[in-house]
Amino acid sequence: MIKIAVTGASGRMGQIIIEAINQNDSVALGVALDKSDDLSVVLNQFDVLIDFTCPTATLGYLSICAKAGKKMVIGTTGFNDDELSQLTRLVQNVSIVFAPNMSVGVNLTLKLLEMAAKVVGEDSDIEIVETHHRFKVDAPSGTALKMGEVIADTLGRDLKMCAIYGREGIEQVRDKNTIGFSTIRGGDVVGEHTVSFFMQGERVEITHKASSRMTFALGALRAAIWLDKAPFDKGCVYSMKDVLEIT
Ligand SMILES: NC(=O)C1=CN([C@@H]2O[C@H](COP(=O)(O)OP(=O)(O)OC[C@H]3O[C@@H](n4cnc5c(N)ncnc54)[C@H](OP(=O)(O)O)[C@@H]3O)[C@@H](O)[C@H]2O)C=CC1
Ligand SMILES: O=C(O)C1=N[C@H](C(=O)O)C[C@H](O)C1
Repeated sequence: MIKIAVTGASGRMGQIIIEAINQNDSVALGVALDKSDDLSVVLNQFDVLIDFTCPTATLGYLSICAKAGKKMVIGTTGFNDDELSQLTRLVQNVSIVFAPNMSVGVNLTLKLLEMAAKVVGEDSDIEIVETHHRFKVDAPSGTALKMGEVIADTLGRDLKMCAIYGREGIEQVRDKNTIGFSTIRGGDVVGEHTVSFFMQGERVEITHKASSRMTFALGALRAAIWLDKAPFDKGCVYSMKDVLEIT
């Protein structure tokens, strides 16, 4: 039986991950932690930690897990460049699964985007629109950024150089090599992403809509079970592509 620790236990994702653990016979809840709890005193109570919190909290937990050699599944989004470098530095003694979206559907969508970008990317104006609930604090979503990164990588572009985050006022005519991002926040939307490839006379739209957070929770649990069995490669940052064996 794999024992799982859950941080951010009272958060939207934390609560549903605990529900998913309680419904799965091959895992058990080792410990559930909130902001005020000290991870370093419960290290003997779990095998893999699942973390959906915020970047500063994630880095704190990773620092403790790295010293103890405890594997982590990280779903937190909203890391800035400096925080991402810190994450990479910390992962020296552990393996982690790190993915902005743990749903099977989104990770399939990433593969479809790679295919679409290969076929029509150079001839398209590419726009990514994401919609989430009113409580989401980071923008664009980690998933939208990952989608942009997959498309940019496929087209040999650097997302940092070609991303446009919103438009206002009088601007230049759209540059074909850019990838546009638009963010909508409202109500209780779990998470929706549409990537449009606008061409002359037609457009291709690829959409993913999550209707329940359970899809992310089940993905996180699948990642934890996979990671527990994965060979202990120090410093390995796995993605859901590895977990789902998407090639
Ligand atoms: N990869 C994926 O598939 C998905 C990723 N996410 C990401 O997961 C993260 C959490 O989302 P969600 O559950 O909706 O957010 P919530 O705000 O509902 O939950 C966040 C949790 O983290 C805790 N927390 C906040 N700050 C700290 C801190 N400094 N130390 C310890 N704990 C802290 C909060 O505690 P408190 O309430 O006490 O502040 C809360 O329990 C976000 O980054 C989101 O984008 C979300 C869904 C899917
Ligand atoms: O905060 C959320 O809710 C979600 N966050 C992730 C992201 O930033 O992409 C994944 C999902 O869309 C829900």
